[in-house]
Amino acid sequence: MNVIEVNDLLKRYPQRTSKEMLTAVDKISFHVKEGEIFALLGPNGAGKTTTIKSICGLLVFDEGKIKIKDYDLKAKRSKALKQISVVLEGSRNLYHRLTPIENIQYFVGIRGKKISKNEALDILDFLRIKEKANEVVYTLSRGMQQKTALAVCLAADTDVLLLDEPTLGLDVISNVEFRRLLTNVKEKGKSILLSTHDMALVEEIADRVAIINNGKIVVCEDKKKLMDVFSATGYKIKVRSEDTLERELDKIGITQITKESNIYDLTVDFKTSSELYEVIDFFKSHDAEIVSIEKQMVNFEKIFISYTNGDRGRQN
Ligand SMILES: Nc1ncnc2c1ncn2[C@@H]1O[C@H](COP(=O)(O)OP(=O)(O)OP(=O)(O)O)[C@@H](O)[C@H]1O
Repeated sequence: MNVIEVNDLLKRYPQRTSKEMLTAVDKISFHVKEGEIFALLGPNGAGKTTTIKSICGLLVFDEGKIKIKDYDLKAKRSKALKQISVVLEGSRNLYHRLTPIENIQYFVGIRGKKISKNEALDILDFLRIKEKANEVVYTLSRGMQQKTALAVCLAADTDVLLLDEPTLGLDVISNVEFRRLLTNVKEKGKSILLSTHDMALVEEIADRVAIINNGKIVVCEDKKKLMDVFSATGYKIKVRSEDTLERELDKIGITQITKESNIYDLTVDFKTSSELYEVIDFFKSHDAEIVSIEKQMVNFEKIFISYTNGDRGRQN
C-alpha cells in the first residue's frame, strides 16, 4: 500500500528580480510505500523543501495531485493532514521557550488528543533525551533540539512521518545516533519520507530514493538496485606494458587513462561484468601485465554525480 502518492506536482514561485516565475518543482511524481524510508535526495535549491511543504499543507501548489493514505489533499485536506506529522528543517516545529514535555503536550493537544506526562517521557526516553525533559528547548544542543522535534512528531502517533533535512547541522556523533533512531522508528512500523542532501544518510537508512535536481526527479529507484548497478560497473586497472596502448584502448572504449613510464592507470566502466574478462583477454593478447584490478568503491556520491552531472544546485 502507498501512504503518500504525489502525481505531477508543480509549484512555481514569483521572483523579486524578474517577472518570470521560478519553477521550483516541475511535475514530479513518486510514491512512498507503507513501512519504508523514502529519501528525496538533491542539492541546494532542488525543490525538496517545496515538495515536503506541499505534502504537509504548508503551501499551496499550482498543479498536480497529492494523496495521503486514502485522502486527496485538496478534497479531504483535514483528514489527509491528520495522517502525517512533520519535522521541518531546523526544528521549526518547536516552541523554543517551552520544554520538550511541554512541546509534546502542546502539539498533541492541538490535534485534539491527550498524552500523559509518562507517555511523553517514554518517547523522550526512546530518543535518549529523557534527562532533558524539563529544560527549555533553546538551551539544548542542536542534536537534542532535533530529537525533541522528532519526539513531537512521534507523539502525534501518525503512521507517516515527513522529515525535512533531519540531519542538517548535526555533528558526527549526533548524526550517527540520529540515523540509528530513524531506523528504530521505521522498525516501529512507521513510514518515513525524508528530504536530504546527506548522501551517507541515504546510503545507510533509505529503502528507496528519488534524486531530484532543478525541480525534476532524475531517478527514482530501490537503493540496493542503484548501488548494485553502480558497483558492477566501476573498476580501476593498473597495467604494465612496453607498447603504446592508447589507441588500442580507445578502440575498446577505455578513455580514462593516465600513464607514468610504462604503467597505465585505467578507469573502466563496464555495462556487464563479462566485459571485464574481455578486457583481461585484450591485455593478455597485447603482452601487457595486469598489476592490479580494483573494484571501485560505490557510494552515493558517485551515483548522485552520475545522475546530476555533478550539479551542485541552483545559485539563486
Ligand atoms: N518562498 C519562495 N519564494 C521564491 N522562491 C522560493 C521560495 N522558496 C523556495 N524558492 C526557490 O525554489 C527553489 C527550490 O527551493 P527548495 O527550498 O524547495 O529547495 P531545497 O531542495 O529544499 O533546497 P535546500 O537544500 O537548499 O533547502 C529554489 O530555487 C528556491 O530559491
